[in-house]
Order: sequence, then C-alpha cells, then structure tokens
Amino acid sequence: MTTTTGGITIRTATEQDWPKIVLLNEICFATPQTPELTAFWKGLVGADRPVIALDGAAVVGATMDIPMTVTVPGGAGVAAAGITAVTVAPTHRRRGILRALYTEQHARIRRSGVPLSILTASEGGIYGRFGYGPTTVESTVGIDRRFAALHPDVPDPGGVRVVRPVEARPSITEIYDRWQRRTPGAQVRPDNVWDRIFADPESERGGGTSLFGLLHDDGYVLYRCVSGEHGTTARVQEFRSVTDDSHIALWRALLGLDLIRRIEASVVPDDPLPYLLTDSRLVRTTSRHDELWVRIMDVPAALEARVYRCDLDVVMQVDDGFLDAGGRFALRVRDGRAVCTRTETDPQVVLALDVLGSLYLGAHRARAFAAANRLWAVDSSTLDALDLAFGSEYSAQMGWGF
Ligand SMILES: CC(=O)SCCNC(=O)CCNC(=O)[C@H](O)C(C)(C)COP(=O)(O)OP(=O)(O)OC[C@H]1O[C@@H](n2cnc3c(N)ncnc32)[C@H](O)[C@@H]1OP(=O)(O)O
Repeated sequence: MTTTTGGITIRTATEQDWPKIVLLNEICFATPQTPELTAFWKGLVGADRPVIALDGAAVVGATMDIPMTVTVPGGAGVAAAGITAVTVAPTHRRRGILRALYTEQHARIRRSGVPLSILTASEGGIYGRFGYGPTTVESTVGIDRRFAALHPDVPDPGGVRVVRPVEARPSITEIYDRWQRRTPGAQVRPDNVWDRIFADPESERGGGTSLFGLLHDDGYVLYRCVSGEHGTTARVQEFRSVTDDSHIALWRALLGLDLIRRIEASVVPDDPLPYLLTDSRLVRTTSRHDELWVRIMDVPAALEARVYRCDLDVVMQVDDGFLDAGGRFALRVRDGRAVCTRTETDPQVVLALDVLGSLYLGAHRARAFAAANRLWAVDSSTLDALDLAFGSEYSAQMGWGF
C-alpha cells in the first residue's frame, strides 16, 4: 500500500526502514534506544507492520499497532489493536501527517475485524477527533510511611514473602493472569513483555535500584527504591491483588519498610487504601490521569462483548467523524447480555463515538457527559438507566505497566 498526499508518501514499513523509525522515536520521545529495546519493539510490533510517512527518502512520521486482548466488564477478552509509538518529525508537524497515517492504519485495523482500538495518550487533546475516549483512570499517591498507622479494625492476614521477582516469575505471571481476567481495561501480557520486566535493564530503572518483590498467594508487588535529599522512596511499579486479604497483607508489608520514608504507588478510584489507615489523609494524591483510551471499531460487536448490570432498551445514535463506524443502534439487554442491531428508529440517546468509548468500560458516567452537552438523552430516566447498566464492578485499572 502506498498513497501520496501533499508530497508525503504513506506506506507500510520494511525491515530496512527501522533505523530511521528508531531515530524518529528517539527524537520525538527524547529517549535513546538501546539495540535490545529496538529488538523488543520489533518483536512486539512485527518489522513490516508500522505505517510510515516519507518526504523523499526521509522517514518523517510513523505509527504502529500491536495485537492485544483487553478485558471488558464481565471478564471477556476482546481483541484490540494497541496503537503505539506515534511520531511525526518536528520539521513536519501540523500539516496533516498524523491524520494521513491514522487514516491508513485505521483502514487496516477495520479490515482486520477487531472490535476495539486502544492507546495511552501523550497529550489529551489529540485523540478525541479520531473517536478515542479516555476510559480507565488512575491516581498516583504518596504516603509518608513514618506516620502511617493501620486502622485497628484492619486484620493481619500475613502470608507475604520477600522474593526476587525473576525467581518468582511463575507465581507472579499466574496472579497477573487472574487479575487481568477480572479487571476491565487490563490486557493479556505476552511473554516478551514479561521477559523485559524480569530482565529489569539498568537503562530503564530511572536511577532506582533493581526491582524488589513481595509475594502473596493472591497478589504481588514489584517496587524499586530511589534515594533523594529527603530520604528513600519505594516506588511501586506494579501492585496486583485479587483478594481483600492480599491487598491488606501487601500494604502491611510495604508500610513495614522501616528505613523507607515514602511509598509511591498508582491506585484506582475505588482503591480501599485510604481506609486501611487511621489517618486517610496520609494517602496524598499527587496526580490523577487517564490511562487507557478506547476507540470502538465495531459498535455491535463491542457492545455485545461486555455484560451489563441491569436490563436496558435504548436506541443510540453514535456519530463517528473519522471513520464510518457510527449509525443508529438498538441496544437490548436481558440478564446482563446484550443484543445490538442497526435500526432506523428515532434515537433516545445521541453521542459521539469517543463518548461511547469513555462509557464502555464503566468508569465514566453518561449523566456527566450530558451535563457537559456531550451526550443528549430524551429524558433523565434514560441517563439513569444507561449509568446503571454500563457501570462495572471494578471501575478502572492500569495498562501494561511499562
Ligand atoms: C498513542 C501514542 O503513541 S501517544 C504519542 C504521540 N506522539 C507524541 O506525542 C510525540 C510528539 N508529537 C508528535 O510526534 C506530533 O506532534 C503528533 C503525532 C502528536 C501530531 O502529528 P501532526 O502530524 O502534527 O498532526 P496532524 O497535523 O495530522 O494533526 C491532526 C489533528 O490533530 C490536531 N493536533 C495535532 N497535535 C495536537 C496536539 N498536540 N494537541 C491538540 N491537537 C493536536 C491537529 O490540530 C489536527 O486537527 P484537525 O485534523 O481536526 O484539524
């Protein structure tokens, strides 16, 4: 495939293009790549899968996607294209190269038939126009461990062992798989991603120690320590837990790190962490940000893949200004399962595809979008019905974690 717009050629890459793609990535993300990192990305993406933009012989833009599987409410794994490493040279920005790359890439994604396309966004203002809505949410919190006391009602389930992560790989990966299958927005993690996590290359430690591990039968923590002028901080890279007891036991272990001054971790909106402490204010939020963005490629397939919390009958008009994946859809839910079909009936709800993407995993509310005039509903009870049905048990979670 090759198309040319405004003197720029858009085509799929070959193995020979990779040195130029890597240089573009290094410049755009201000991160030099080691040969190992390049080999890792090539293995993940496939050498001949990026879509690139050329000005003469120079590569001036690139985008890639990785085949992924995302958990949706109810636990099903849905196939998704994971868009990554999108770059346009600083010499060629704001003249439509990203749009040209995306047009080509998304046509290919559509032909592949996957119901979803996903990404994590470098900036929040770019991807809505392409039908992506922010879905999962996470906060970074910091705790001054010296003052953190556990609430007297919080039990001490025990069962945590200190491990070297690489030696505990089978247990850690098995727990991740359990966590991923029950967590909307979580993704199946392939072996080569695990290989990289356990290899723990020094170039990616951000000045910290190698990874330390805490392991429980139903959860684990991977963290590293960073020393600064105000003492040592334990930075949690991953905290995965599938039971309340393991969540408590792992936080007890972290808060027991006597010589560590501060613990930093990412938490989801309904994380019980503040309630474990006598003083919940000690869990200070330092940032709150979107994590996974979803673009629904096939509305009926995506809406039928998840389960719902109550019965629902609604006709939605979904507007897609980028591709033609929108239209009018009748969504009928009984006993949690949906049937979604195209219809000509007048809609009770009108919304853009990026808004439907934001509602899809259950972490955002239709009523809030309606208040912002980003969703129209025929009446207030329709908004209530949407929010009741689309809500999910675990409100939000994190991505691949690297
Ligand atoms: C999924 C990921 O990989 S996230 C990483 C994205 N990459 C980066 O952040 C690296 C640094 N930035 C870049 O490489 C480039 O600036 C890109 C890729 C973000 C944009 O590339 P460009 O070729 O300049 O974008 P292009 O000209 O095609 O713009 C497409 C649309 O997005 C808009 N847009 C582009 N960049 C931005 C921005 N930073 N903020 C808001 N809107 C933007 C344009 O106005 C345009 O809107 P329109 O089509 O509705 O008029």
